Amino acid sequence: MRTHKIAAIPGDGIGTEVIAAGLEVLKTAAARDGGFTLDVETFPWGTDYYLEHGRMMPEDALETLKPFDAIYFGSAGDPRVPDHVSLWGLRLAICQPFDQYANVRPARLLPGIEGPLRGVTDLDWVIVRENTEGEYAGAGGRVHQGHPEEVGMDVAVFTRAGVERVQRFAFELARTRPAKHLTLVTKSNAQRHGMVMWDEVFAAIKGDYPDVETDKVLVDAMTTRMVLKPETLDVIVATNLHADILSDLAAALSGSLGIAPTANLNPEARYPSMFEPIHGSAFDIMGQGIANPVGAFWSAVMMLENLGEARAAANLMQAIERYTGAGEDMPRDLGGQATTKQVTQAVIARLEGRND
Ligand SMILES: NC(=O)c1ccc[n+]([C@@H]2O[C@H](COP(=O)([O-])OP(=O)(O)OC[C@H]3O[C@@H](n4cnc5c(N)ncnc54)[C@H](O)[C@@H]3O)[C@@H](O)[C@H]2O)c1
Ligand SMILES: O=C(O)C[C@@H](O)C(=O)O
Ligand SMILES: [K+]
Ligand SMILES: [Mn+2]
Repeated sequence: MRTHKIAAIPGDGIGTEVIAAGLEVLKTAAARDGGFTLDVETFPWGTDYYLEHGRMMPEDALETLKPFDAIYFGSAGDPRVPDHVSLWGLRLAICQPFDQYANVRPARLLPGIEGPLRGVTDLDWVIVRENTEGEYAGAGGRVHQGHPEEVGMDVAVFTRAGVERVQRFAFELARTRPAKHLTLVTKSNAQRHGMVMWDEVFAAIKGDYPDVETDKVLVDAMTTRMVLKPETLDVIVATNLHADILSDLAAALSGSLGIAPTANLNPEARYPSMFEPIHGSAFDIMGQGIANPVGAFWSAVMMLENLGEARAAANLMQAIERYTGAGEDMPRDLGGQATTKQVTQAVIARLEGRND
């Protein structure tokens, strides 16, 4: 029997609610499969931990996490602490040192879910977000704080090596999909240094992937293309910040932020990869038991794929799609009244082969 060691970090807000639901679903998925077990350890890191210890996670957290096969993450962010403190102290404090440079964000219209775009039934994208550089490199600072001459800087840092590896990852991913199409998104008209380097690297390597069709779009125009011509997009590669923004839009266009999954991958597997819904703590609904757990479930699918459990991953995705396609009550973000618990039970029932 194969065993996979999973570190669960539910974090803050609805992160705790959807990860609890996701762990229940994963337990059922493993039992149903019969070929593996998940050895899950849950770490109570996040804002409560911060308020007690002055840091979002312990000093030796990375050493603790390193031996795990995967990390299953909820969200970092709580109204009691500034957002930049929680994000940099937890999510980014794991993604960056574990070199999870490829952030894969699929967006697809699931069965039974109607997106907001009139007449659009065909929306199937994967956004590849560069996950270590750009405005997230951590370069910058503030001087003369509180004075009229104060300066605040977040410097976008791009390295040729960092750009090339994520673009090659996106090409390889595009290759595996039927449309074999990759769109490069930059802003190389206004940002004339790093973004121009992104364009140049893309032009230099695309010849290595003659089977992949490519095009490029400026990020502002990309927003309209996503809305007006969604069928012309397949795989999309963009910077850390641009892809962060575009992926929330993609999630909304595929129904709701509550269903969108992501994998923070260290493709070489030198460090554990991390799987999380793309949404955050959802201050407006936390503690009410109404968060949509589908993003956390779909992220669990991506985690099972990464662990080599393709059959269990496919079964879980099918269970999710059977639920969304069944015309049952949906969670509130999709226009229904179903609670997190009800959605979880509905997906578990499909996994167990009931309610087909
Ligand atoms: N990866 C992360 O850890 C991560 C991601 C995004 C935001 N955050 C943090 O979360 C906090 C809140 O951020 P925000 O408001 O910009 O974004 P958010 O994703 O938390 O919420 C945006 C909106 O989407 C809704 N929503 C999100 N997920 C949902 C779900 N599963 N079911 C139903 N509705 C859902 C929320 O109710 C809210 O109206 C901030 O502290 C932010 O830094 C963390
Ligand atoms: O940008 C971030 O890292 C936080 C959040 O918006 C996310 O998408 O993970
Ligand atoms: K998240
Ligand atoms: Mn985001």
